This record gives sequence, C-alpha cells and structure tokens, in this order.
Amino acid sequence: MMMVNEEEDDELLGVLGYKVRLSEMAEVALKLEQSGTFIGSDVAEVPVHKDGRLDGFLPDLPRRSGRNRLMSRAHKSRIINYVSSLSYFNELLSTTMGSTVDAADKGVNGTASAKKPTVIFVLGGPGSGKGTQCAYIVEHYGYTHLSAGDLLRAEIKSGSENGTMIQNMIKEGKIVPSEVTIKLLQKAIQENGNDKFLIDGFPRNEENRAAFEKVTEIEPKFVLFFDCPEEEMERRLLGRNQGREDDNIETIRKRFKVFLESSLPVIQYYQAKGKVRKIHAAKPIEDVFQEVKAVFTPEAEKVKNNTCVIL
Ligand SMILES: Nc1ncnc2c1ncn2[C@@H]1O[C@H](COP(=O)(O)OP(=O)(O)O)[C@@H](O)[C@H]1O
Ligand SMILES: O=c1ccn([C@@H]2O[C@H](COP(=O)(O)OP(=O)(O)O)[C@@H](O)[C@H]2O)c(=O)[nH]1
Repeated sequence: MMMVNEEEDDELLGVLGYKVRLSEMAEVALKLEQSGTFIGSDVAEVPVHKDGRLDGFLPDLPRRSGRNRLMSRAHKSRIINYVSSLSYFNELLSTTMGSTVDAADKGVNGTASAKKPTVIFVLGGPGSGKGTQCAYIVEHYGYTHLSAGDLLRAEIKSGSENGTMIQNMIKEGKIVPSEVTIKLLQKAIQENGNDKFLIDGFPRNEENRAAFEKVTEIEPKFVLFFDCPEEEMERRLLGRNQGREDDNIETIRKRFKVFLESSLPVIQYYQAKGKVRKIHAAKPIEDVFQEVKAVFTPEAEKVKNNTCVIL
C-alpha cells in the first residue's frame, strides 16, 4: 500500500507535469542500471532506494510555511537537481518503458487521463450458459469477452506461482481471492484495444464486487443474469465434456452451494440498484439469445422494428 509520503511525492510529480510515480521508480532505476546509460554526476547522485523512494530528497524540499519559506541556495540547487533527475527518469521511462506509461494512461484504476471502459457483468449459476451466450454477444455487438474462469485456468497453465492455489480452489469449487482475479481482469482490459467488455463469471461474492469497484472505479453498465434451474445446469455441466476438473458431480454440488450462498447476494445487490437484466436460460440456445438480443437492442431500434404500418 502507498505510504502517505509517497502520495505527497506523487502529487508533486504530477504538479511538475511528470507521469512517473514513485512506486515505479525502483523499476526505472533497475532499467537504468541494466541499460548502463551514463547520467551526469548531479543526477547520478540522486539516492534511489531499492523500494523506489527518493529518500532524503523530497522531504527536504522547502515547504511553504515556517522558516523554510525563504529558499536557501542549497535548497534551490537541490530542487534543480531533483527536477533534472525527474526529467531524465521521465524521458527514460517513455523510451525504455513505454508500456508502463501507456498502461498508466489507459489505467483501469481511474487515473486522470483514463477513459473508463464499459463493463457488463455476466452472471448465473455454473452451466447456465454464460460462456455460450457471450460468444453470440461478441459476434453481434462487438464486446470483448473476458471469462474470469478462463483467465484463472490460463494462469494455472502458465506455471504462475499462484497456479497451485488456484487449481486447488477450482477443484473445490471455492472462490479464488479477489486480488488474484482482479489483477488478471485488469491486465486483460489494459492489454485490449476495445473499450467494452463482458466480464463473465465475476464478481462471485460481495468481496469480489466491492474490491473490483474500489480498485478499478468501474461500475457495470448492467448485469446480465442467466436464470436456470439446478437440474438443467447439472445436466449441462455433466455433458460439457471440456475435460474440466470441476465438472464432476461432487464439485458441481459444491459450486451450486457457493453460487446460492455467495453469488446470488451480488445479483440481489445489483437488483436493488435496478441494474439486473434477467434472462430465462432454460431454453434452447437460440431462444435464449433472442431474449439477450432484446436487452442489447437500443429502445429506439425496438420501436422501429415493432412498428407496423396499417393501411
Ligand atoms: N441453452 C442451452 N441449452 C442447452 N445446452 C446449453 C445451453 N447453453 C449452453 N449449453 C451447453 O451447456 C454447457 C454449459 O454452458 P456454458 O456456456 O459453458 O455455461 P457457463 O459458462 O454458464 O458455465 C455447454 O456444454 C453448452 O454447450
Ligand atoms: O471470478 C472467479 C471466477 C471463477 N472462479 C473459480 O473458477 C471456477 C470455474 O468458474 P467458471 O466461471 O469458469 O465456471 P462456471 O461457473 O461457469 O461453470 C469457479 O467454480 C471458481 O472456483 C473464481 O474463483 N473466481
């Protein structure tokens, strides 16, 4: 978590017009070291600590109150050194770490310049047909489909340090910690050029929901809820045949329980805000999609399509 001092320092960097944040300084310093670039002696003396802080520098900058109001020569020269070091960092950041700057600009965390993407949460019990319908929505309405479950399964395959933990949670039908899932979703959103996303199978509990909104500052446009009886979902899951470790009757029962206890409250939360679009999902795929289409078709279109000319 960011320290108060670091926030102050970041604010100052912002005021000075720099995009570099102190939290990124350690990485920049490492890049500097790796690039072996020569820096003028004043700048080279900037004490960059391994945690990225420029300790001993900013805290000593003259403040606008008390006896520090009058800048001493030493202070002035310190500021000049400091700012020139920032210019250098900033320049270097944009050349060697362009992607970091881009990511900050795009930010899924409400940074000043960020335009927030449109997000629709696609929720419903396991096997209710979320993934199937998302594929149709992508085809017809140009959204990007992000399945939280698929991202977690890809993370296991990638050999990440969280892989074993995620695998165990999925096998037990449990909900993976928000931090892990949100990071994967944020990354997927940032790396994608699209500005509208279907987030499928997330948030799965209240904590997921609150953490996502806090971290990304994104509120879903609406929630598409696939309502399907358990017997039908069970039949579908047992026939899914994708070699998933959690599509066995024992884990399926656990997933149903988790859905009722943890995920339904999220749907109820959005229901109270008037954001739920409920779809009757126990019908053939095409019929379900007809209902989905009605949700995505703008009101004006609906009126146009339903108008019949009586002569
Ligand atoms: N409306 C439907 N009727 C019958 N089978 C369906 C329907 N929708 C999806 N399926 C099938 O049910 C299984 C689960 O669907 P899927 O879209 O993977 O559900 P979810 O993403 O909600 O877990 C898949 O094998 C899929 O082909
Ligand atoms: O945000 C998420 C999404 C999925 N999962 C885990 O991944 C499993 C499979 O989820 P997915 O959405 O792929 O399957 P579905 O519920 O549609 O069958 C769940 O049971 C959870 O263990 C999770 O922990 N958090």
